[in-house]
Parts: sequence; C-alpha cells; structure tokens
Amino acid sequence: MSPIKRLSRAEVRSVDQRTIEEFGLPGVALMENAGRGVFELLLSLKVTGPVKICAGKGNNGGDGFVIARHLDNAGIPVQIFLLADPEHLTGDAAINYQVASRMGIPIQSDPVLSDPDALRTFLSDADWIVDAFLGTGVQGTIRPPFTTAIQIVNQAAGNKLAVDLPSGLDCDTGLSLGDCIIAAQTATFVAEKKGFAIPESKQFTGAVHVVDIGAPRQIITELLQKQTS
Ligand SMILES: NC(=O)C1=CN([C@@H]2O[C@H](COP(=O)(O)OP(=O)(O)OC[C@H]3O[C@@H](n4cnc5c(N)ncnc54)[C@H](O)[C@@H]3O)[C@@H](O)[C@H]2O)[C@H](O)CC1
Ligand SMILES: [K+]
Repeated sequence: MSPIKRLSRAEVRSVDQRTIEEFGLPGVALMENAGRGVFELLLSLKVTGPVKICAGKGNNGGDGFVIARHLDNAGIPVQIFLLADPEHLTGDAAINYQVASRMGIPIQSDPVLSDPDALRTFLSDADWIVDAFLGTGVQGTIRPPFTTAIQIVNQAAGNKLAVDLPSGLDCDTGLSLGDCIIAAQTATFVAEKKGFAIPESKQFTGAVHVVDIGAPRQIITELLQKQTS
C-alpha cells in the first residue's frame, strides 16, 4: 500500500495560494468543493438533522456556511452559530455567509460568547455538530472565547465532525493547542495533515476522510516530490 500522503500546515496553505494565484481558480470555488465534500460525507454518515454548524471568522467558518447551504438544499434541518461578528467576515467566507443568510438559514452570532448557555442550548438537540470554528489559520495556544466554545462543544451530546482539522489541533505536531475539539469524524482538505501521523492525534480527529477540493494535481505532486527529495 503506498504511504499516506501528508502535508504540513505551510504546504497545504500554499496549495490554496498557488491554485488561486498561479492557476487562476477563484478561492470560492475551492471553498465550494470543500463544503460540498463535507456535505457528501455527512450524507454517507446518514445525517438526519438537525445539524448544528459552529462557525468561526475565517475560511474554516466559510466552509461551514457552504455545508449549511447544501444541507438546507437537501431539506436537512441546519442552523449556524457564528463566533464572530458577521460584519467582520471577509472574502469567500463573507460571500457564503451572505448566501446562507439570504436563504433564511437560522444564524445566531455571539462574537465574544457573552452567553455560553445560548451555545449549550443551540447544541442540545443536535444530530451532528460541525466544527467549523478554526482550521489551518490557527497559530499558538487557543484564545478565548474559543477555549470556552470548544469545551462546550465537547460537552454536548451530538456526533462531532471537524472541518479540515479539529479546532485546537496543531496540524503539524498532532497535539492539542490547549483546548481541542474531540471529533468522531474529520473531513480534511487536499491531503492528510502531517500531525495526523502522530497516534495521539487520533483522540481528536476520529476517523479521517480526505476531501479533494479540485486543486491542480501538479501542485500536490510537486510538494510530495519535494518531501522525498
Ligand atoms: N487549500 C485548502 O486547504 C483550503 C482551505 N480552506 C479552509 O480555510 C481554512 C483556513 O482559513 P483561514 O481563514 O486561513 O483561517 P481559519 O479559518 O483556520 O482561522 C482564522 C481565524 O482564527 C483566528 N485564530 C488564529 N489563531 C488563533 C488562536 N490561537 N486562538 C483563537 N483564534 C485564533 C484568527 O484570528 C482568524 O480569525 C482551512 O482550514 C480550510 O477549512 C478553504 O475553504 C478551501 C481551500
Ligand atoms: K475545524
């Protein structure tokens, strides 16, 4: 069996950048493929809903908005909790927030988690909880209010699916950055992350699924060849 392809945080973020800058594919197309891939994984996991999307301020949250749109289109009940101010969303995440909002998908936002009980209530009837708080943009120890939000998600009963990586996992070391989502399933984009090779990461990732987001294969091949050279 060929060795599992794994990329570092810097490598996988370069895939995004090179796809957009060298090949000209808009980032929102990558986000669409990412979100669609997670939606299809949820279907394969026999999701019935309600699905609760926990979204952050960056493109990991943006993936969450795409996932919500496809679930809503499929008639599966879905709601979004945004741990950010919608006004502060930018780029592809802002685009997909706007679409989800205009579709009437219920969205509650609380940028500083002023009401933790509202998040507990939001999660209390979840079939699946989708962790779209933080992805490869994380650096350093997890900061409030994500520390409390991650703890509340971990205490909730629903099945957890992490988008790209469990929020709070260092994708290069495979270790927790203080607080980390404990997921049953992780849908990771482009390739497994370097840290997933560390056995300790399994307690956070659960079962890992690689989602192809349509980045040109040359970029990934070059990165993997550099690793072996
Ligand atoms: N090629 C790909 O893999 C694609 C990935 N996509 C998704 O994009 C995210 C990465 O998005 P980015 O906007 O760069 O960052 P995040 O959303 O992960 O987080 C940014 C957010 O987090 C805050 N933050 C940073 N460090 C900390 C910390 N220690 N504690 C708390 N908060 C922190 C920061 O302020 C930002 O607000 C990737 O994971 C994928 O999900 C694309 O959608 C498709 C292509
Ligand atoms: K995540």
